[in-house]
Amino acid sequence: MKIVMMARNPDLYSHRRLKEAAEALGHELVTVNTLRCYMNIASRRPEMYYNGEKLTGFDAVIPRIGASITFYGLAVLRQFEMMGVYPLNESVAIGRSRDKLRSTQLLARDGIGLPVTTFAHDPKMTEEVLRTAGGAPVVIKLLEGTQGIGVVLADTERSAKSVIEAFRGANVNILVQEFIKEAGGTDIRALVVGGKVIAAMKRTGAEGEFRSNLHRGGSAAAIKISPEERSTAIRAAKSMGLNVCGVDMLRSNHGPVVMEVNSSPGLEGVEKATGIDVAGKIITFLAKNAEVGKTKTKGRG
Ligand SMILES: Nc1ncnc2c1ncn2[C@@H]1O[C@H](COP(=O)(O)OP(=O)(O)OP(=O)(O)O)[C@@H](O)[C@H]1O
Ligand SMILES: [Mg+2]
Ligand SMILES: [Mg+2]
Repeated sequence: MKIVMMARNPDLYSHRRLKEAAEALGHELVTVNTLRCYMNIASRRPEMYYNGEKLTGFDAVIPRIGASITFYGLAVLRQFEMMGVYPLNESVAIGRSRDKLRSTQLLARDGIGLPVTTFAHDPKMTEEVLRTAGGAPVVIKLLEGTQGIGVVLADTERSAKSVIEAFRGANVNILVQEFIKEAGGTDIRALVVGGKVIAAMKRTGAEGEFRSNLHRGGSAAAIKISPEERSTAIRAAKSMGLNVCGVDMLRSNHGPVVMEVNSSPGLEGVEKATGIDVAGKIITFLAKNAEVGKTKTKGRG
C-alpha cells in the first residue's frame, strides 16, 4: 500500500512512529508538508501537487492536521478524497470534531454522557447561562482551544462573570460547563481505532492543576477502563464518524462524561504509558480498509 501522510513536522514522535509502523508492515509512506501542498480543483480530474510534482497513486491518506491549520488542512484532505484516496479520518468528521460546540451537540443527539454544557451568544445571558450550568464552580472553554489553553476554572459566580465578559469582549466564542469536581484532576483518554478501544490511559494534572493535559504538565499511566467507559468511547467515535480518535472522558458521579474527541491523537503519551503499538494498529486498520474510491463522502457534507 502507498500512503501519504499530511504532517508539517515529520520528526514529531507520532509522525515518526506512523512511518516506522507503515514500513515495518511493508507499506510505503510519504510525508508531505500540508501547507506546501497545492491543488488544481478541476472538475472531474482533481489534482494535487507538492514540490512541483503531481501526487498520484496513493491508496490512503493519513491526515495529521494541526489545530492552527484546520482550514487549509481540511481543504487538502478533501482534495485527496475527491481523488479517491482513502482517508484514515474523513475531512467532514475532522471538521465536526474541531468545533467543541458542534461536537457536543452531535454527542448529545446520540445520548452520550456529557457534562452539563451551555452556550450563548449574548453576554446579557451570562447569569442565566451560569444558572443553567449549575452555578459556580464552572469550566469556561474557548470553542477552538487545544492543549488545555483557553480552559478556565471559575470558582465563584463573580470570577465566572468576569471571565465570560472578558472572553466575550475579545469576541471569542465560549462554552460554559459544569465542573466535574469528583474527577479530581484526572481524565481518561481512550484510543479508538476502527470501532474498538485499543489502548487507554489516565492523565493526572500537575499539583494544584485541574487540567490533566500532558502539555500542561500532567502525567500519564495505563488504566483499565470499565465496560461503560469503553462503550461510551466507541459510541462517541461513531457519532463523530471518526475511524481513529482519542476520546477524553471524566469519571463523574453520573457515569463517564465525554469532554471531547480528538481526531489526531498524539501517540507518545499513550504508547509510552501502555506499551501498546498504537501506530501499528492504526496502519493495520488502514491496510484492511483502504480501497481507492471507498471514501463515502468524497469531502461532501
Ligand atoms: N467540565 C470539566 N470538569 C472538570 N475538568 C475539566 C472539565 N473540562 C475540562 N477539564 C479538564 O481540563 C482539561 C482540558 O480540557 P479540554 O480537553 O476540554 O481542553 P482542550 O484545550 O481541548 O485540550 P486537548 O489538548 O485535550 O484538546 C481536561 O483534560 C480536563 O482535565
Ligand atoms: Mg481539544
Ligand atoms: Mg482534552
